[in-house]
Amino acid sequence: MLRPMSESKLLLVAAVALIDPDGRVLLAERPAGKQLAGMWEFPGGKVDAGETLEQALIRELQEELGITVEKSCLAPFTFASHAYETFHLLMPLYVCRVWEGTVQPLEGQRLAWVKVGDMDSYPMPPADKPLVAMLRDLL
Ligand SMILES: Nc1nc2c([nH]c(=O)n2[C@@H]2O[C@H](COP(=O)(O)OP(=O)(O)OP(=O)(O)O)[C@@H](O)[C@H]2O)c(=O)[nH]1
Repeated sequence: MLRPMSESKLLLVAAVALIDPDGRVLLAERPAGKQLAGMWEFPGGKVDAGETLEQALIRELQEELGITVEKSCLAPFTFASHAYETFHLLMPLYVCRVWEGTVQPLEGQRLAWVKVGDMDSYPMPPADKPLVAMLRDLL
């Protein structure tokens, strides 16, 4: 059912498709206990007040994966706009092929480097479905 926007808040989340030299994309599993637990998603997170999208993403990538990313290496790619039950998600997706450091699961999350053609084997949040289709065209 369509709800007026005033009844559900708009949540801004910045996310990134990290792409390795073999063209695989990094997915991270949402830990047990969180909303959408067990789903595989693009690294990223909520944009805090006063942050730009890129600042939020650079912070999240450091916190979650221990890698350092320069703003110039974050290329805007597409976005998701999806109505969840209690909020409306607006999620810009960047692509990034260059970073410093080694990707590590610093928050205990499972990580997987996935060929875009194999992403169907990884359950992803409903908001991500159109993004996967667009990545398929890119890679
Ligand atoms: N990072 C990320 N979040 C996604 C994706 N797809 C998607 O629907 N989301 C949603 O966007 C929100 C991401 O926020 P988050 O990861 O910072 O939030 P969280 O639930 O871990 O909460 P917390 O950080 O307050 O503990 C969640 O509601 C998550 O379900 C995705 O591909 N990547």
